[in-house]
Amino acid sequence: MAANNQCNVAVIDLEDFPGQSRKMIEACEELGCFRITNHHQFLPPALSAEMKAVVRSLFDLPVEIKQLNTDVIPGSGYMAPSQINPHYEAFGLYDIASHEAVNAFCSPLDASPHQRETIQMYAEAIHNLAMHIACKLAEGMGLTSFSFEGWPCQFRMNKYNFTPETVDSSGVQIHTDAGFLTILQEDENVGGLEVMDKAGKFVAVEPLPGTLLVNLGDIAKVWSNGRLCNVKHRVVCKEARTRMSIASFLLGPKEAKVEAPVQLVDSSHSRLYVPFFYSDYRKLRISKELHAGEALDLLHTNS
Ligand SMILES: O=C(O)CCC(=O)C(=O)O
Ligand SMILES: [Fe+2]
Repeated sequence: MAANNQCNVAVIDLEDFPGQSRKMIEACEELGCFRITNHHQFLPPALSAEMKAVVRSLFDLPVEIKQLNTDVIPGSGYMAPSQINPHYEAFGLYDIASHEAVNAFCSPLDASPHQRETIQMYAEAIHNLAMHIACKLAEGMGLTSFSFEGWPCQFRMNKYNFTPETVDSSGVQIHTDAGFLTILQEDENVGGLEVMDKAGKFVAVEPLPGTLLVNLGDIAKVWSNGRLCNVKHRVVCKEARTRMSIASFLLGPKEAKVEAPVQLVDSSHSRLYVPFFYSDYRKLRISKELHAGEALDLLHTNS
């Protein structure tokens, strides 16, 4: 089941802009994902490592405590192993830029002051980083003053309980991320992520130390009027080791509708999608069980 081919994901140096702009946009048009390096002024390596240690200890809590991480928006809370993804569990934290939201996540889990502080610092760092990358993407598309103000971020902390029996089986099903972009802190030791290339083939994305992976989601496709690719991906169990990752999603605007800015719409690029609210789109994806971007087909201007 696992993909044989390894994928060459473009590595973008965050300190080399606008130099890297074109390369980043090309990677987004071609594959819908890229790696970043030189991001340490936003997220120091020690903070990533500490956050991972905190997440690991949260997963060790009894299941009845983990279930106290309840939904704030549909699907944002704890996900226990299920029939579809039996080896997978996840915590979620909606709106990481809000101190109240971080506290509301930490309190039921009885997080220690140190754990709270780590989550808070990581949340702040990754939120700033996500906003920075989003602005670089907008600039790369020729939009120098586009603002992502009011676009909330969400965490999903993933754990894959892989065993000898689960090798070659699915860790997480094929999906696209619903939001604009995702910053993924991968498990530095255990691979298993696969992305779909332009030809429709799954290719393995192995972790690369010192980098973070950025995936584009459905909202990036809509916002860019179809230019940027919402990458389909999945996780496959490759070896009998526990795997953990931390995904940080920059979602869509909370109050405004999602739509391509006028600069990206013209006579040869007519508007592809009807403007919609991100929250409605989430509900549509969930209710129709369309997790790999197919729900966008229901929002075409000519559908
Ligand atoms: O664990 C991974 O590598 C990917 C996780 C993922 O795709 C997600 O959380 O949306
Ligand atoms: Fe994902």
